[in-house]
Amino acid sequence: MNKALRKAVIAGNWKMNKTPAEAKELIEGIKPLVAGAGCDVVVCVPYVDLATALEATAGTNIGVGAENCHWEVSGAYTGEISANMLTAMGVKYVIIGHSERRTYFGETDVTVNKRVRAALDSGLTVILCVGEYLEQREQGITAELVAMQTKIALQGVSKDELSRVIIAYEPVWAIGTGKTATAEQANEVCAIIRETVKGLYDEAAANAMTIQYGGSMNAKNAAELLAQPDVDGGLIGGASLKPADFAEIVKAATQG
Ligand SMILES: O=C(CO)COP(=O)(O)O
Repeated sequence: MNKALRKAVIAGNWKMNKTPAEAKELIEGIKPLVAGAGCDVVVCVPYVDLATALEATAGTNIGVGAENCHWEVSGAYTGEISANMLTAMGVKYVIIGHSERRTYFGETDVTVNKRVRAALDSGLTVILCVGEYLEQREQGITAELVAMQTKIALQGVSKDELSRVIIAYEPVWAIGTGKTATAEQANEVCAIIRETVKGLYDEAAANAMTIQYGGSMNAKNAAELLAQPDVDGGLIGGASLKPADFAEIVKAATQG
């Protein structure tokens, strides 16, 4: 499948970091370093930083995303934010199904699917996260697991809507641990996800799908990971909080 046909996307996932004032400072640091990047650049930030991030990135090549959204448009869901609220602000992207949501906040494949549907209905581009725990890798069920996560998350998603879906393969054991998947491991699972998309839709859909790797990607290892034929970008945690490191990864994606 032809990697050159796909859009490389480097997205930062800030997780629960940065106050609005700190967010402004970080974006001001990133902006000049990624201007003119040859790939799409996105920062996914805490809800309270969205307004600041939108203002600070206006007129630049940096897209802004949230880190989650609810599946209903409105209602009695204390503490939740709807996809429509995000689009009303001008937000373009949303991460759905991050392993930290699944692990600490009870997200299931079914609620992930509901959130994906709501996000697409409101016009957002979804960064859908899938990935296995270490025990699952050791059991040899990584392929089945990511295929299942992908299939359930994409239930009811049309082929046309896939142009607004990015899939991020994030092995849970590599997140925040400094333990990166090898380039071969990352590519192998990204290819399995692509095959799954092919099975659900068709070859053209699979070929067009941007599939990122995430999990301790940094300025040093990004080039090798991003050069893999089925790795089309990265979802970056820790390194996205450091402008020079994030910019280095963006540069590697441009070349990969
Ligand atoms: O979870 C991640 C991105 O969503 C990866 O986090 P780290 O890059 O900090 O390992």
